Amino acid sequence: MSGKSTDKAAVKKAPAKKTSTKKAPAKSAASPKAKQDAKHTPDNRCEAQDPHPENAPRALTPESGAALFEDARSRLEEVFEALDIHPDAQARLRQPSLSLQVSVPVRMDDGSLKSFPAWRVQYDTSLGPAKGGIRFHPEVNQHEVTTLSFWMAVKCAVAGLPYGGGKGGVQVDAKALSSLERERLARGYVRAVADVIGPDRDIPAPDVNTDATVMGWMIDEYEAIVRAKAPGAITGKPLSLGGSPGRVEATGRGALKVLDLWADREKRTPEKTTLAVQGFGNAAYHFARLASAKGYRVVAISDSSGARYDAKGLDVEALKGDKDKHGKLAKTRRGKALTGEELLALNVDVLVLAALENQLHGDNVESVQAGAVLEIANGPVTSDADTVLTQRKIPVLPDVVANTGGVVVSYFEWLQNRAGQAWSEQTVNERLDALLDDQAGRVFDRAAHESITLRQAAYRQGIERISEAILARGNCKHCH
Ligand SMILES: NC(=O)C1=CN([C@@H]2O[C@H](COP(=O)(O)OP(=O)(O)OC[C@H]3O[C@@H](n4cnc5c(N)ncnc54)[C@H](OP(=O)(O)O)[C@@H]3O)[C@@H](O)[C@H]2O)C=CC1
Ligand SMILES: O=C(O)CCC(=O)C(=O)O
Repeated sequence: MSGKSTDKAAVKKAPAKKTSTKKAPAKSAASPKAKQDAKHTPDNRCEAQDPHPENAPRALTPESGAALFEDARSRLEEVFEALDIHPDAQARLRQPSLSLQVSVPVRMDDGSLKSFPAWRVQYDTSLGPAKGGIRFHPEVNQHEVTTLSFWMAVKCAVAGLPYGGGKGGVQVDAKALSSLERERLARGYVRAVADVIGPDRDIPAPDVNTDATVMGWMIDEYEAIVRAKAPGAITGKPLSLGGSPGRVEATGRGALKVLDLWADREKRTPEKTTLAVQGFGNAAYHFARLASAKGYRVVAISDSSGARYDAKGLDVEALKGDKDKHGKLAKTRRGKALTGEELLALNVDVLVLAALENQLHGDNVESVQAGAVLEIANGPVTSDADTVLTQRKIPVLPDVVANTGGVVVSYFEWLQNRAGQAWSEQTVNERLDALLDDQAGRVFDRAAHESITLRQAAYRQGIERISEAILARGNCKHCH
C-alpha cells in the first residue's frame, strides 16, 4: 500500500490533467438514437435521457470500440513476447473464433416493430465451450463484445475453468423498454443465436442490464427451440429453473475474497481500509454490502446519475433502499452529493471500479489518489492509464482475477445442472472461496516471484493455459 491516509477519505481537487497519448473515449449521456427513442417512450416507462450528463458513462462509438479491442490485444502481444508463445497459438489468439451479428426484431407495445443490432462472439474454445454474459446497452457494438469475449477467455483460463471465452450484446436502451418488450427482446435474441449456443457450445449468463429474470425467459425460449430440458445452456437463472444459490451475489463475493487475499498479504485489516465504489448494480451492490458487513468502510458509491459520500461510512443497505425507491442516486439525500468524476479522485485506500470499461483513462488517471484499484467491471482501466498507475506504484487488482466470482459460480451452476444436483449456498460459497484461494493465490505468487504486476501475472497464467490447449489439439486442425 502506498501509505495513504486511512481515516480521511477526503475529496480533493483533481490535479491538472496530463496529456494522454491515447484518446479518451468520448462521454455523453446517451446516443442520439437512444434520445430519439426516449421521445416515443410512453409515460409509464423509465426516462431514457439522463439529466446529469457529467456523470454519464461513455458513448462507445465504433471507433472507440475498435480502440478498446486494440488496447486489449496490446496486452496479449506483451504476453506473446514475454513468454515466447508458439506462433500457431499466437495466430489463433489474435482474432475471435466466431463472431455472429444478428438483428433482433421486437414488436413494441405501441404496435410498431423495432429491430435491435445484436452480437454473440466466441473468442477461443480450446479449453471448453464458450462462456460469458449478455449485455443490454445502447452503446454495445461488435468491437466491445469481441473485447469482452477475449477477456472472458483469459478470465476462465486464469480461474482454471474448462471454458473458452464468449460474450453477447444487444444495442438497446433496456431501461426504456417495458417488461414485456424486454421479454420479447430476450426471446428474440435467443432465437437469433440458438444455432451457436448450448451446454456444450456456448453458455450465456447475465451481464450489464440483464439478470436472473432475463435468463429465465432465455432458457425457456432455448428449451422450446431444442424441444428438451437443457438447463446447462444458460447460467444465472432463477433458482426455480435450476439456478444456483449464491450466483446473484457471486461477482461481489468473489471480488471481496480477492480484496481480502490482497489485504492479508499487505497486512491490512478491513477496519483500516476505506473504499469508494463506482457503480451500484448487481456486482457493486453485493460487493459493497458484503465488504461493509466485513468491516471495510465504504465511504462513497456512485451510479450513472452521480455519487453519495460519507467519510464515516455509508449505510449500504439504506442507500440501496433509497436507490430502489428513487431510481437514481442523484435523487437521494443520504451523505453528500459528488459527481462520478469526484468519486474517482477520492483519497481512499481502494478505488473499486464496478460499472463499465474505460473509466480510468489517460485524461483522468493523474487525479486518482487511491492507494489501490480493484477492478470488478471488465476493462475499467485503459492500458495507458494502467501504465501510469504502475509508475505511481498504485497496485491494480485486475478484472480477470477480481471479477471471476460470477463465472465461477456459473460454472458451479452448470455442473449442478449436468449432474442433476442442487448444492447448498454454503457449499457454493465454500467452493468459490477455495477456488479463489488457489487460483488467485497463484497469480499473487507469480507476480511476486517474477516482479511483475498482478495483471501481467494473470495474463501470463491465462494465455499459457489457452496456448497449451490450442497446441494439444494438434497441428493440422486449423490449416487444411
Ligand atoms: N453481473 C455479473 O455477474 C458480472 C459483471 N461483471 C462486470 O461488472 C460490471 C457491472 O456489471 P453489473 O453489476 O452486472 O451490471 P448492472 O447493470 O447490474 O449495474 C451496472 C451499474 O453501473 C452503473 N454505472 C454505469 N455507468 C456508470 C458511471 N459512469 N458511473 C457510475 N456508475 C455507473 C449503473 O448505474 P445505474 O444504476 O444508474 O444504471 C449500474 O448501477 C460490468 O463491467 C460487468 O461486465 C463482471 C463479472 C460478472
Ligand atoms: O457468469 C458467466 O458465465 C459470465 C459472467 C460475465 O459475463 C463476466 O464474468 O464478465
